Amino acid sequence: MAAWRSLFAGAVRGVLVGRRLYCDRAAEGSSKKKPKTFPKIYTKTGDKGLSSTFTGERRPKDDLVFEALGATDELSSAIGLAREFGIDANLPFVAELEKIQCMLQDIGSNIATPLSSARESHIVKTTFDAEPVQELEQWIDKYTAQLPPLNNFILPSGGKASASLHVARAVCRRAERSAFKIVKAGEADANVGKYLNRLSDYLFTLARYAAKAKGRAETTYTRTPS
Ligand SMILES: Nc1ncnc2c1ncn2[C@@H]1O[C@H](COP(=O)(O)OP(=O)(O)OP(=O)(O)O)[C@@H](O)[C@H]1O
Repeated sequence: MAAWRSLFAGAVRGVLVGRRLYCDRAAEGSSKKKPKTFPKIYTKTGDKGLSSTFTGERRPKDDLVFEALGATDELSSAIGLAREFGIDANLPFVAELEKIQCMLQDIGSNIATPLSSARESHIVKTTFDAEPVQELEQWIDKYTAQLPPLNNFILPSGGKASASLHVARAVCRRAERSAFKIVKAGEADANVGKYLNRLSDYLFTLARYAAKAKGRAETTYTRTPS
């Protein structure tokens, strides 16, 4: 189970926690008091540098699958920080960022399920389809319509919410590079690559929107005279 704690996690952990609560309540009600146990986060199964895919393969931790999983995890963390700045600044896109973090969880599931070793039962649970890509495009268009045209390179700036969205955008591009290797090998859905490609455009647009919404200037590139 530890293998999936960070990816399929939501569901798996929910089930386990639910069962644990049930067991604890049952124990409370019974006359015999059982010592309380709790599931440990560490199994030590990864200590030798191997870990598991969702299909049950054991692969080295420097495998492209884990590289891409790690990159999407970093991306979700960066977006989480931007979302917190968005909450502090009372910006209207917080729910979108939360939905995107859930999508990244689904992307992780798809990446962790190499198609070459996936059974039909794995595929139905982890397919990543095209609808989320279209939703991102709608969001991009909505914010773009509220922004002045871009005439210069923008340097990451524009207040904490904006600058943190630029960090997330750059991390997103790394995640895209990692995921693309797996998509190219036919091991993950092409929509995963498309989503990450569109997501960096969304984060760029949102960074600009956040700066404008808070009345913060975006620093633009100026060539240093030689
Ligand atoms: N360093 C890593 N970077 C990205 N993904 C990883 C990494 N290590 C493991 N994973 C993936 O995340 C899942 C959960 O990680 P976890 O830490 O439970 O794995 P583990 O290292 O194999 O086990 P343990 O930490 O209990 O020794 C793994 O099954 C694997 O798919």
